[in-house]
Amino acid sequence: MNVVQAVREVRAFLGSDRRLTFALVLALIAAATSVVIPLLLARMTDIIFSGVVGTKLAHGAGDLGDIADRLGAHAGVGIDWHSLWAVAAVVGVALVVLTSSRICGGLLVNTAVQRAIRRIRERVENKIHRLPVAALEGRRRGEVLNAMTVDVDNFSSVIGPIFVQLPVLILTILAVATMLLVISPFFALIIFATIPVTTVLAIVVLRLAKPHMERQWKTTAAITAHVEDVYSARDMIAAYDGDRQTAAEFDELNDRLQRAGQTGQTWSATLTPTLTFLNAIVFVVIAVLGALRMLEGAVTLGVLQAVVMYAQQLSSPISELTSTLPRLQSGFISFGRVRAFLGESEEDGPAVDDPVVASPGRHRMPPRIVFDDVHFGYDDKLVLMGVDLELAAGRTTALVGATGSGKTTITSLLQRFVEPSAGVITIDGEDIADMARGRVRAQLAVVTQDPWLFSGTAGENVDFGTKEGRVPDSWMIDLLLAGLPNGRDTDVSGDNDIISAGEKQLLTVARALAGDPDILILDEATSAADPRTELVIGRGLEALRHRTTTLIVTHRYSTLATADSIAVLADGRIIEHGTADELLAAGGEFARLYGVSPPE
Ligand SMILES: Nc1ncnc2c1ncn2[C@@H]1O[C@H](COP(=O)(O)OP(=O)(O)OP(=O)(O)O)[C@@H](O)[C@H]1O
Repeated sequence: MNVVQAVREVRAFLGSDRRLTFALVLALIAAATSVVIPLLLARMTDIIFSGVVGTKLAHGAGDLGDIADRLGAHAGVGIDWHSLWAVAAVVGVALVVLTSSRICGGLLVNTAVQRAIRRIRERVENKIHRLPVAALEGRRRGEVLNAMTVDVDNFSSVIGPIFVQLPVLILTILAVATMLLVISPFFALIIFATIPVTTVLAIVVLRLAKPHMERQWKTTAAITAHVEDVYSARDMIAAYDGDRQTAAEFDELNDRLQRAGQTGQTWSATLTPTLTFLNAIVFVVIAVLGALRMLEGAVTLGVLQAVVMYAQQLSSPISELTSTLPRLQSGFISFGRVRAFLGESEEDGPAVDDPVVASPGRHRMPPRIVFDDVHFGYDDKLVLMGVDLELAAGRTTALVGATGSGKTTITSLLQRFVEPSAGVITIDGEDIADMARGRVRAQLAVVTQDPWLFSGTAGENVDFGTKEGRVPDSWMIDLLLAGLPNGRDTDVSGDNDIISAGEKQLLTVARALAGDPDILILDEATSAADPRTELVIGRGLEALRHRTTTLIVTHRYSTLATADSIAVLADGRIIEHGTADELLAAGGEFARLYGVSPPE
């Protein structure tokens, strides 16, 4: 991506902000003023020089008098105070304009940049909610975290330079170059001689630094992901004495990051000192040739002073430009990463900004759910090959099957985390593929085998499950929460296991019940609970029974025995369906799994 194309893409990505336009105008005013000031100062120097020399010069001072005359000093003519004060006043105004436009421009850029960063973070956050759940499954959390923080920060650090500094630097260079050509083409050409060298140097350095910068940001993301992985699996790593292995992985990444950063920075760091060296040579040449040409009367002292000031004004934006370019390059790499993340395909809802789905309230009927010849596979691996399953309204259906047979996949399909490759799933006769995802999920509450809790109290975690317009049976929730050490006030942490796995399950069941759902999915929801806790959970669910259509995924005989019917999944299909007694009597797959002695 070249710089111009990248700048265009960033502009299109961020849209317009009037603050940045104002800041650009102010920066241009400041640049124009700073270009005029050396001319004014040159005029002041010439007035003072000619006045002082003219006063002291005797008439007929020979060659020296001729030189002084060509430099504007006339024997007997003193300082033109009127002109001097007039020019000094203009210089004063120019300095005030310069300073105030720089201050106001800086403030505007800062506000605009902070707002732009905020908007980008919002887009990344919204994106996370719009990504298909299945797409997040294979992703390392740390990499998403990195896109949200490091890449956004790095990209945002170049927004100001792109929109304001870069155009101002380029225009300043052009304006100063024009001024130099106007006041002294001779010195202008000497100064311009360095520009091809600078340009070639900058291009070479940027090319050499680019792959290292790309590696630097990629490795930064990998390090964030590594730290996240290690942090969340801290206990497992300690239990398996895996610290050495994870430390070695970290060292390897850290080395790679250091090498990439070091090499990239080394190339960038050579640029500015080389340019300073070139400028120093130019200043020596100007000083020597300037003095000679002044003695010849070819330039005035004021013009020479202006040339030196312009040479300075030209060299500082050029070195600023060359030091900005590697920064821009690095920012563009992060921009590419953020944009790639934001460009990933989304689900067609729901998102945080989707309208809230209205609830039918208490006067509702539990729905009838039908899976009709549903096929599904992950990539090339077929998991479901024609599932026909009915979840009767207001009834509890247990789904059993061997490990990896596709039970959780069936619950994912019902939640529209993934879509069937063939067949339909209906809720009360309506194909869920035609319903907004928000509408499907608003009816559901799910308890998975891997409970998710956020840091806070048990009560706050339960309240998270409430749905608008639904009034759950609070006695039931209180009953479940009574099983926790401090009831509703029990501290819960999202990262650390400060409550037991069984207590977590109690809590997530209570959260599901808090939504008073039409459809309840319990996927191994009681796998960690002891028989007494399972009984408590069972009582809680009993209250929901006839208001809710429930799907229980379980291997436990005691849990599935409480269901109204049992469906057996094998080879991608439902091969048996009936009550526990019927299935045992039929002597099929279910009887084979549980018939001999119920696994308790
Ligand atoms: N995101 C995924 N990508 C690829 N394959 C997957 C994915 N999720 C599940 N699978 C595979 O699909 C198959 C069915 O998985 P699923 O989790 O539905 O089984 P399950 O019956 O719920 O198993 P268990 O009883 O162990 O919970 C498994 O072989 C699993 O490895």
